Amino acid sequence: MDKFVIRHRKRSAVEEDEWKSEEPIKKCQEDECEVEEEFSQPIPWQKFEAEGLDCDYSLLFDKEEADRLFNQLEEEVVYFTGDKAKIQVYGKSYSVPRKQATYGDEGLMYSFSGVHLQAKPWTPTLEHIRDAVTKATGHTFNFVLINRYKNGHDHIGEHRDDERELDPACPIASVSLGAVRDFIFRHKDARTGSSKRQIEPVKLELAHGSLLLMNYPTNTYWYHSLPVRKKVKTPRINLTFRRIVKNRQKTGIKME
Ligand SMILES: O=C(O)CCC(=O)C(=O)O
Ligand SMILES: [Fe+2]
Repeated sequence: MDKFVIRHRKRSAVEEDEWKSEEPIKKCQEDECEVEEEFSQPIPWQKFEAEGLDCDYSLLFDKEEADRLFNQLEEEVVYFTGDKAKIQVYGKSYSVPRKQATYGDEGLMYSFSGVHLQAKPWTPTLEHIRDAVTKATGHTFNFVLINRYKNGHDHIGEHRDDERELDPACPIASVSLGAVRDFIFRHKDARTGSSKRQIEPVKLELAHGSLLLMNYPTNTYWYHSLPVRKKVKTPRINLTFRRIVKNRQKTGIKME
C-alpha cells in the first residue's frame, strides 16, 4: 500500500469533475490503512505513506468542540491587512487569496515572498488548540500560521514548508476547522521538467476538527496545495503549528 485517500462525504457531480481534472489516484479501503496508537492520547491515527511522504491523520476535536473553537477563533484572530496581506513576486505585488495571521512565542517571525510577519502573542484559544496537539503528539510548538479561506474560491497554491529554520524533528501539525476541503500532495519529480516522473498525487479531505501531521521528510519531496473548490460556500480556518529554531530564523514558506 502506498497511497491513501480519506473521504468523509459523497461528492456532487461538479466536485467529482474537479477531482477528475486533477491526476487520478489510487484509493485504499479504510481497513487497509494502518491505525497508529503510539502517541500519548488514545485517538485513532491513520498513517499514509508514499515515496518520501509520511503523514498521520486523526480527528482531534469532535463536532461540538470544533464548532466552539471555530467560533472563538472568528472572534479572536486578527488577520493581516494592507501590505502585510500581499506578496511580492518579481517586484510585483499580489493579494494573497485567503487571510493570514501568525501567532507564537515572543520574537518569532515568519517571512515569505517579500513579507515579514511578526508573531502576535498566543491567545487563550490558540494555546488550548496548541496544547491539545502537543498532548496528542508529544511534540511542542512555538509558532502557528493561520490561514482563513472565506469560501471555496480562497486557496493556497503548491508549495513546500521546507525552510531551514523549521526543526525537522518536529512535524508540521495542521488543524482544520470549518468547511471540509480537498488537500493535494504532489511529488516534486512529478511536476515539470525533462526528468518528470509518473508519481501519483496523494489527495485527501481535511475534515472539521482534524489534525494532519506532516512528518519529515514529506516537505522535502512533496508539494502541497488547497485547490479552488467553487462548490464550497462556507469558511475554513487552518492552523499549521510549527517549531522554529530561533537562531536559524530567516525565511518562511516559499510560494511557487
Ligand atoms: O490550509 C491548509 O490546509 C494548508 C495551509 C498550508 O499549507 C500552510 O499554511 O503552509
Ligand atoms: Fe503549507
